[in-house]
Amino acid sequence: MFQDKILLITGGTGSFGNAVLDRFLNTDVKEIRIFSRDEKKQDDMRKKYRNEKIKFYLGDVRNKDSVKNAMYNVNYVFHAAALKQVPSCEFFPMEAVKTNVIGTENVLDASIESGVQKVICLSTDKAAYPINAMGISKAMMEKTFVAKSKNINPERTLICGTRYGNVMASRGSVIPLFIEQIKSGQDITVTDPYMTRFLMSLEEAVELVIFAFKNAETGDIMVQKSPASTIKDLAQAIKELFSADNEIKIIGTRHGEKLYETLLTREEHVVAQDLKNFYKVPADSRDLNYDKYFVEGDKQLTTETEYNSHNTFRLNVEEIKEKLLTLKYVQEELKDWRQL
Ligand SMILES: O=c1ccn([C@@H]2O[C@H](COP(=O)(O)OP(=O)(O)O[C@H]3O[C@H](CO)[C@H](O)[C@H](O)[C@H]3O)[C@@H](O)[C@H]2O)c(=O)[nH]1
Repeated sequence: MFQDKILLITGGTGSFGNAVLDRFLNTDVKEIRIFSRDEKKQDDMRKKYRNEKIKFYLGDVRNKDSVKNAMYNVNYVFHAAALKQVPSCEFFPMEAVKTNVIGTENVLDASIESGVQKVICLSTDKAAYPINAMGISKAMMEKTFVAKSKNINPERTLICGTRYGNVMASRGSVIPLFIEQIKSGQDITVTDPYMTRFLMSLEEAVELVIFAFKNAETGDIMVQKSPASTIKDLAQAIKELFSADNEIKIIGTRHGEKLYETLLTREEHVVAQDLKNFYKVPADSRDLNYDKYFVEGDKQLTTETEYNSHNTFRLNVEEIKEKLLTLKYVQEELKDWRQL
C-alpha cells in the first residue's frame, strides 16, 4: 500500500501518531514524517525508534509556511493535529478555531499546492450535534475539508475524513482515572451512571483510518460502527478486573458534556452508505443553487434516527471486561496491581 511512498502525520507525536507509526513503519514505506510543535516529544520519539525512515519536522499547523516546509514530495497526509481537550477549548475557543479550523485549512492548502495525493482528516463524535467548543471547532473542520474537496480535482488530491468516538485508555481519559482511583484507594467518581460512550481501541481507530485510506472517495466522512457502554458498567467492569471494593460516588455531569455521543446525525444517516462494519457519509453534492433545497425535500429524513452511543450495540459488564483485557495498558496495570 505504501511502497516507496512518503507519509506525513500532523500531530505525529500524539498517541494516534504513535499508533499509526507502529503500524506503518515495518512496511515498505519510504519515509514517515512526524510534524508537531513539541521538540521534547519528538526527541523522545527519535530515541525510542532510532529509525532512519522517520523524519521529524518542527512546526505548527497554524503556520502554513511550517506545514508547507514538511510537504515536499509527500504522497499521503494523515492530519491528526488538534486541540482535543473539552475544558481547555471551552475556556479558549479561539485557540480551538486557530488549530482545528484554520490549521486544517493550512494543511489542506499546503497539500493541494504540493500535489499530495490523499489527505485524511481525523475528526471526533463530539463534532456531530456539537455542544462544546472542541466539538464545534471539529464540526467546522469537517465542513472545511468537505467544502474544499468539492473545488479540487480528486485525481490530483483526494480529501476525506474519519470520525471516531472515545479512544479507550487515552491520556487523561476515564479508564486510567478509574484505575488510578482504585490503586490509591479513593472513591470511583462516576458522573452520570447512565451516560454512554462508544468504546474504541487505538488499533480500531487506526483500522478506520486505513479503511478510509483505501475506500473513501473525495469529501467522504468514514465512520466505524462501534459498541458502547454505560459509565456505570464501565466502572463496574474495572472494579471487577482489579477485584476492588472502592465505593462508586456519583458526581454529576461535567461542563460541556453530553449524555450520549453521536457518530452519525439523523441527517447523515439518511444519506450514509452502510458498508457492513463502517458507514460512509458522502459529501452533499448540491451546489449553491438553493432552489433545489426547497423544491425537492427529503421524505426519508422524517423517519430515520441518528446513530449514537445510546442506540448502538451495548456491551454488558462481562463484555467490557473482555474488551478492556485486550488493551496493553490495562494488561500492564493489572500485572503491576497483582504484584503489589
Ligand atoms: O471522573 C470521571 C470522568 C469521566 N467520567 C465519564 O466517563 C466518560 C468518558 O470521559 P472521558 O473524560 O474519558 O472522555 P470524554 O467523553 O469526556 O472526552 C474526552 O476525550 C475527548 C477525545 O475523545 C477529549 O479529549 C475530551 O477532552 C476528553 O474529556 C464520560 O461519560 C464521563 O462523564 C466519569 O464518569 N467520571
